[in-house]
Amino acid sequence: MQQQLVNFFNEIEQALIAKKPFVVFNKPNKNGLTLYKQNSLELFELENYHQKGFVFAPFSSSEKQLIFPESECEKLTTTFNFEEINNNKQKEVIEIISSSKNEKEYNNLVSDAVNFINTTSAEKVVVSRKEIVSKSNFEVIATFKKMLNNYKNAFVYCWHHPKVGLWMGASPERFLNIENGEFKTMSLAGTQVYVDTVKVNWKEKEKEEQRYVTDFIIDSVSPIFKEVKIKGPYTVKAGSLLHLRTDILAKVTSNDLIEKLALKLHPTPAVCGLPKQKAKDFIIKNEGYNRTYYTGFLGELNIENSTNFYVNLRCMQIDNSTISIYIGGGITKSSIAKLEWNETVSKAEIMKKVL
Ligand SMILES: C=C(O[C@@H]1C=C(C(=O)O)C=C[C@H]1O)C(=O)O
Repeated sequence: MQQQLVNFFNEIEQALIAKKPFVVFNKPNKNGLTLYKQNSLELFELENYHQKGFVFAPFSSSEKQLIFPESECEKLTTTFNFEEINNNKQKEVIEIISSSKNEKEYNNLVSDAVNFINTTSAEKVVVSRKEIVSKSNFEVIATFKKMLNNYKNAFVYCWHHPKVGLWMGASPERFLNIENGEFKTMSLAGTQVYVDTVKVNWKEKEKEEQRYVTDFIIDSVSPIFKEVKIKGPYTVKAGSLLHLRTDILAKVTSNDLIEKLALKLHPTPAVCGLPKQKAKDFIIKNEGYNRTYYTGFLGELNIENSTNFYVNLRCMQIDNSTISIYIGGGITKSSIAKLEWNETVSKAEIMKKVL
């Protein structure tokens, strides 16, 4: 490993030992790591979207929107080759300790969601669960390296604040990108297991649940932009899964759009549902656990004139040897409970592969 990279990982190690706030990440299809190490232990709340730094925002307002302000951080970057960080860490057998809902309870949650859709004007609701697994001697850096290697086209991150906890993830989903006068987001929904090819057929249920997301995004951003362009839907691979994706783009003429866009879009029907508030109320009332930062968003705000947020998906929260894995899926009137459960099992597998 090059000396620069050794030093970079030492910096992360030091931050972990000293229990300091930090975030380290690699953007999709890149091989450049960025580390923000906050100088103090203070927990900074995001005050407005003119600030500069790394944002960590929750699903709902039960938690605070946080920022590591650029001015309070030491920032380091490095490039790397994937071979250099391939530490051949062996997959270990992981024991599931509990799930916020077991299979039967999750199937009931899906049935309740289908009933909710059938008896109200709701079109979609995304339900989820939290699975807790145990692993003695959890190694943060080795796991992070494995995540980088396994999920090259994801936003791979490790975020820590002693007052909040340690989160890691490999998100396949862009939330909001403003860069070089262009706005970009995506509608990502519909899931199937990858078997050898990305040339697959999608059932009407998946096409419909993804279309809801695309339509919601277009409706939300159309009043803001002169022209909105779309590309897709097309199939993308995320680890061992496939999703349907549509890219949504527009030219940006004002500098003052980030807050407006974030408020309008978050949480999108990819992770919440439609209509937004009804689905959110259903989730908070029925899921039976608090999502906190899962299905929130995270990323750089106003750094080098660009903002790059991702949805906090395929993520886990680590508390010593206890690892909480967060997984969910979109429910429509055509959902079949057993298949929805299987989808969460496949999504959990992706995270367990790096443990
Ligand atoms: C909610 C999650 O994923 C979201 C739901 C998807 C689906 O329902 O098919 C697909 C991608 C994500 O937008 C998750 O992975 O936990």
